Amino acid sequence: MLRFAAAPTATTSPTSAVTSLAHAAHSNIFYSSFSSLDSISVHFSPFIQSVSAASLKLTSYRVKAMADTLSNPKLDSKSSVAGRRQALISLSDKNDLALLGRGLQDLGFTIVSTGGTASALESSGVSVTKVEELTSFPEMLDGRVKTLHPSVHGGILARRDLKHHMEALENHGIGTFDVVVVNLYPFYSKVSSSSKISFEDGIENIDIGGPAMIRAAAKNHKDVLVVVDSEDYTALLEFLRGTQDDQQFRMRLAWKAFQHVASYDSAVSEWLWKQTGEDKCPPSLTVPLSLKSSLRYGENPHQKAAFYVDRSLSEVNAGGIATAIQHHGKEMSYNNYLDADAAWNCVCEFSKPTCVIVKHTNPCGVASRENIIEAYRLAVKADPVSAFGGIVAFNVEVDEAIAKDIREFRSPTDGETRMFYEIVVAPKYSKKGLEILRGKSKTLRILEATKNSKGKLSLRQVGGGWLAQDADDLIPEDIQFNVVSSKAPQESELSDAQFAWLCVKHVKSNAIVVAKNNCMLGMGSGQPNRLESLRIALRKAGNEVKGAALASDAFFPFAWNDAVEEACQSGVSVIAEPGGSIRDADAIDCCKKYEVSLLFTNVRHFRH
Ligand SMILES: NC(=O)c1ncn([C@@H]2O[C@H](COP(=O)(O)O)[C@@H](O)[C@H]2O)c1NC=O
Repeated sequence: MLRFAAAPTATTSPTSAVTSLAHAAHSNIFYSSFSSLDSISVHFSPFIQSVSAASLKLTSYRVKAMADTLSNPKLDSKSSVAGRRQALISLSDKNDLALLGRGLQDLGFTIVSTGGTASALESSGVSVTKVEELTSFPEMLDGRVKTLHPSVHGGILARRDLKHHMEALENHGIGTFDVVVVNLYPFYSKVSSSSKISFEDGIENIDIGGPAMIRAAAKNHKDVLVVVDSEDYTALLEFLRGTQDDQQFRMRLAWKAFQHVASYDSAVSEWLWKQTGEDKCPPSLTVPLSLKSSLRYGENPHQKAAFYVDRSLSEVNAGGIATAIQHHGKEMSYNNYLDADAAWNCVCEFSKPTCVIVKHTNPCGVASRENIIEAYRLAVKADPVSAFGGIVAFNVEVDEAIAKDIREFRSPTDGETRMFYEIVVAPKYSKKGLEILRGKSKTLRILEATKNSKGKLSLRQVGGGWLAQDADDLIPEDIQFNVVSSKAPQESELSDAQFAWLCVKHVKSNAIVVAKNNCMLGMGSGQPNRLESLRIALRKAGNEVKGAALASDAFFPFAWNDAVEEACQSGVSVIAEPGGSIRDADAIDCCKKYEVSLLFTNVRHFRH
């Protein structure tokens, strides 16, 4: 049954319509253009009155387009098969479009484009055929359907090496595409922009036709070059100017195309999951990552490594070390990233001007002072041996004065050796401060980072899977320090305990921190038993332990003749721990005996 017939309109007479259709049917284009349109049936008079005005307009358009198609030498169905190459360009981001269009035109390509892209090409003096002319359909449904048509997808997907594929194209008057250049609706920037976008606008910014073309071209990369990134235009043109084919080049473009669509879809699904209002971890997760840099090696020289930036919507403007600017120094290594991240995460949690020094992801020196030079010196003093070769982080601007101190300060261990660091990280540098630090050493990496945002999902790899959890965002202000001992802490002791608490959260378990007057005095980290961590922390604090606060990331399983009693005997005046042990009563009794304040936080800060 004939599913579609032209209706007479003001612009198309029945006779010319019939002539056009007969012509179209003869050339086989008729079938390829109209065969799928069961829903729009238009009949000749006397039923003409029942046809809606919209259908008539559309019909008229199609018949006209058909006639244009037939008289358009650029769309000769055999042209591309016979050697005339066609490129399909459909771009939301029209950056460098003129360069691409002119380049392809100079190479003799026939260019087919969607509406906005075609107009932009025409205004750059590039001659172009609109996709509508090819499909004999107007772009419709507000652009939801433009290129979703066999005349487009047949021309992309046909295998040139299969006779029946090429015959099918020929039978239906479809020309092949050799090049497909598409970039997608800017969904990512729209939904992540600071101005709130409505749900409906978000939906309309999901590109459908673009990914379909990209996927089709990437699948058929053996014969179709697919480009999704304006950075690749020059390479594409150079390739086309050359005489050698290169399947590797084609395959790389195809890989990039699939990766591009996968990242795009992951942003769409991430956004949709958020719209559902669910606050559980999603049942499945795709994380788009893009290479920031290839690293010289991983944790050790025999391990290959790279650093990727997380392009999830939740990471847009989320700050952190991945987006830090490196002003100076040797390239960042795998371990540098880990350590810089640990130092930056820690220092960002303090509200007062603070310096944190990290070694192997553990803060070994932390101090807060109005005078940042003082804070820096105290942070070094906490453990000068560990601080040597460490990462120094500040939560305030590095100006000339502090930069000079970082350059000149000598190790408190011998008073002679100038301190050496791998990295300095800060939110800001004064011009002079940066200049001075640059002069400290060629290798010193100087990073400028923005503060991490809270409320993020943290992911970590284990064999065969990933663990996901909320980031540990709690700070002392968010929690209660409940006094469970007979002696209540003085205000300064409570403040010391809160400072120690914030530090201990960033130390690897089992973690113990001794602190006083906004300064870390000692820490024990990563020991498989808490008592050992405690002993290390107390030893580092030395005589200064008297009257200090001690924080433990998790409860003490034993008190008498164990960690709590040793802590009390050392002279600390207050202990902060989560509580929750079956021997909590022992810890309380022990603190009573030694007249030490004991605070239960009911919050644990394991860091494995
Ligand atoms: N619906 C379709 O058939 C369709 N085909 C191509 N697009 C997109 O339209 C954009 C280009 O549109 P224009 O050339 O009109 O500015 C491209 O980002 C392309 O990915 C489409 N739009 C959305 O799905």
